[in-house]
Amino acid sequence: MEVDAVSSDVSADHVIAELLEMGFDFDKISEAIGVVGPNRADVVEFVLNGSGSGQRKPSQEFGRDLSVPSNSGSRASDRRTRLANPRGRFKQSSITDHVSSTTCSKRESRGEEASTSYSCLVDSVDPGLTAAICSKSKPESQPLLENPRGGFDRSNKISAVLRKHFGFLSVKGFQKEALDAWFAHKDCLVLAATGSGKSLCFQIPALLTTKIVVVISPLISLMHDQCLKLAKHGISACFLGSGQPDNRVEGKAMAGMYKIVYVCPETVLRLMEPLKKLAEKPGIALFAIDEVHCVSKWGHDFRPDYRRLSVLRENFSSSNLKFLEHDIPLMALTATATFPVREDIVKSLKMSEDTLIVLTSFFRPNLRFNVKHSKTSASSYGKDFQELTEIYNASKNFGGKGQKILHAVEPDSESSSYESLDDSASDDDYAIAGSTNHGDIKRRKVGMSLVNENAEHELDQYQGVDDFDVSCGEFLEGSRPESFASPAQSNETISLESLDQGPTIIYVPTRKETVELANYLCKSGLRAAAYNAKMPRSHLRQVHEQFHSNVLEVVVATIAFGMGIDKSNVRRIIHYGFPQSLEAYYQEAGRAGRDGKLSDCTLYCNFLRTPTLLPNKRSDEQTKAAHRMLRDCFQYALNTSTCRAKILVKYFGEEFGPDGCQMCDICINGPPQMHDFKDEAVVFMNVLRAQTGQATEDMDCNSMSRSKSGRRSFGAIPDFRTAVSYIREKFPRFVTTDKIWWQGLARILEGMGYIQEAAEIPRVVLQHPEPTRAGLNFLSSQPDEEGLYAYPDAATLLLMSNPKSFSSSSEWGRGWADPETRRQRLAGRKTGRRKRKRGSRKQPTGFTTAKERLSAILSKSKRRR
Ligand SMILES: Nc1ncnc2c1ncn2[C@@H]1O[C@H](COP(=O)(O)OP(=O)(O)OP(=O)(O)O)[C@@H](O)[C@H]1O
Ligand SMILES: [Mg+2]
Repeated sequence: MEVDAVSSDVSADHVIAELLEMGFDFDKISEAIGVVGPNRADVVEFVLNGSGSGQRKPSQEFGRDLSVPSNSGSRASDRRTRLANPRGRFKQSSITDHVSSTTCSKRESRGEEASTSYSCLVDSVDPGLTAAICSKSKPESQPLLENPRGGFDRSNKISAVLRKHFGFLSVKGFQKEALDAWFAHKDCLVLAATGSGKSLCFQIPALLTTKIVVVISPLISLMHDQCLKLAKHGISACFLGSGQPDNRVEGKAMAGMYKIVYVCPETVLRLMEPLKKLAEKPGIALFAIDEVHCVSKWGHDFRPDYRRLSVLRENFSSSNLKFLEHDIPLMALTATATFPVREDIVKSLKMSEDTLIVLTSFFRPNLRFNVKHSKTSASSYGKDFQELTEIYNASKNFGGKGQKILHAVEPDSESSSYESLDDSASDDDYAIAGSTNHGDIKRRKVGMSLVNENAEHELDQYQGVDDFDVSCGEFLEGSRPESFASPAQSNETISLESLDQGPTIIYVPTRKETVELANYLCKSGLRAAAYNAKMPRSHLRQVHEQFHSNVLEVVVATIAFGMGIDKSNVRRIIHYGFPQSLEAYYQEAGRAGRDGKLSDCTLYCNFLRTPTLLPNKRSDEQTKAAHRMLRDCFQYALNTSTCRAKILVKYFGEEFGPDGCQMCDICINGPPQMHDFKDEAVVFMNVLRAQTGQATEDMDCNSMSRSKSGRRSFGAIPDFRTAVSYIREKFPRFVTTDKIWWQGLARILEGMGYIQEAAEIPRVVLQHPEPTRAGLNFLSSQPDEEGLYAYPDAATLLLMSNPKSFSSSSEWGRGWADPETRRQRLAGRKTGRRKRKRGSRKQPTGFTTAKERLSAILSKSKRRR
């Protein structure tokens, strides 16, 4: 018996593989095998003639011929063709009209008219009828997973749909785990590297059942890209943004017309009741919450509406909806969630207690991380982007085709006004400045002014879900909206496909910089475009389009162009200026090398300038988190001794092992020579100790400066600036040292656990460092002969190699002068009016008394040495 069962499975496998190859639908093949057995001819007969239970023709059901007879079918497709905009633009708020009719013809040629007719005809029938068609014309078969008649095991089913729709041979380990959780009706949190293939975890279930998968996604651009890909893979999908709803698409989605429905969180909340109906018939297989780190306030991209998605668990449980056998599983996915964020996700979404956490390595072995010092201002563009412009321009010189585009854009051409343009998408309102030929002059002008008018010298922030000028759209199997036609087919555009280098994304912190740098690159002959959230939606959509179709060489963007972008051949990600967090950095770096090929992720930043840009609107809590995140970025950049990839994955809680990636600048160049910091450390920590009022070495420095209530008593907070100033005044050998040097030392001592930040809200650099118990022990027990060796950080190294240039008053900061000037000023304060005026001011906190204590400590310490 067992042998029979096995051989029957094998032959069934064989038949299913053969028929899939022939283009038959997996659901139908398996149903047919369940009824007539694994005989190829019988199965084909069953599928084609529809003699089984699931093959009722819609026309027979409704007394109306809906089975794509030649006339009505062509009318439907004609109608769609007419609706399609000949220029390939989306209509405002809906892209339904741009769906091509290829589905019908493709399916017809396979002899599948009857079974697929509803998808060809839905445009031509009223919503009520489409709902009826949807629920009655589709085979009444149970989801395959619940119907073991076919005799296939799970992995065979998965392999079959994977091969058929995506062309992949097998699922990855973590994808299988996520699918297993779904099979078991369990909630699941998938944490896997960028580009690892998380989308497949929720796309495959849609192909294994007759139920619908609902995906919650944070941006229209993201939903749009995914729908487009699914359509190409023969899977119908639609997206529903938060803008003006298109009742037609929404109605069809809620009637179960698309296998996968992408929705933004706001819309999910609005559609609760229709979703409940959908859950009843044809059923919801899964709620997938993509980019789920957006749920968490501690994440780098908090979206308040994501937090309200707990309604999914509350509403779609079997206790709430009696027709459900199991709770509809939640599958939450992200590539960038730290431990606290993960906890927050599970809690805020009210995921079940037995939620399966699918965790894979965050490591991206083909990404080569580098950090370079730069002023990151317009004056450094020439130096920093020379190599990039050479790479692209060289290939144009060789490629012939591209030579045409080596036009610099004259600054004068930035004259026309965007105001004068129609806000709807048009070919003219988009410019890749520096583009192809004389006919493009108008486009260049418009584009330059367009970007300038949208330039703001502030951080880009979340502007809402709708980053495109369309708010919903449908994509039927095999459809290809005209506006996304390959540029190679167009006379106006040039494809980069012949180039072996893929495109580059440059991330800059502010909107203004997107424009400035894009303009600079255009003038250097590159096809570049700016992208930030304040630009017109039509422009943003077209940048996406041109980027995906290899027309653009470089996109200069803020964080608005990040999450989920899946273009396989991005070869370089450049961050020009500090990102706001390492999560954001890793998320954006993850756009590179999704084809598995070596790609560069380079961070250019000013080692000597503390990153300060923070989001405008924020609570105290968010300020604290923002400073902490910036601090992590700063330390990542200044690191000189630990593999970059190791730091990054460790940030997400992953241990990397002893070896580094062997590719990053640190692994390649090795760490710098260690330096003995003992002399400076002793002086610095003694000053700090004196500032805290610590007179004797055996007292607990951490608690002494707090009152009984636990708050710090006034005047006892140590202060970094005061300490450095004091050292420079009292120790001639340190008179020319820069505060940046002392900041470097403070970081080293903090890393060793000898000092800690005393302020309630820590800033990016230490403001109020106080010695810890370990630090005090170090001060009291250090033997003379032992040094305090450590790797200097990148800022310290820079100062060591160029000791004088950074002691200027400008580098020293507002209100501070270089050491000599300051000395003279202080001396001047002892006499005259100025002295009297200043004398009436309060002395710096804790300084006067600390000064006396300090003298005593220092002279004691000198005597001991
Ligand atoms: N089993 C597989 N075999 C081969 N390639 C796969 C497999 N699964 C997914 N891929 C490919 O991996 C690429 C990245 O997939 P996807 O966009 O789902 O990544 P992601 O994990 O969601 O990344 P991100 O976190 O950046 O959104 C896709 O182009 C997809 O085709
Ligand atoms: Mg993704």
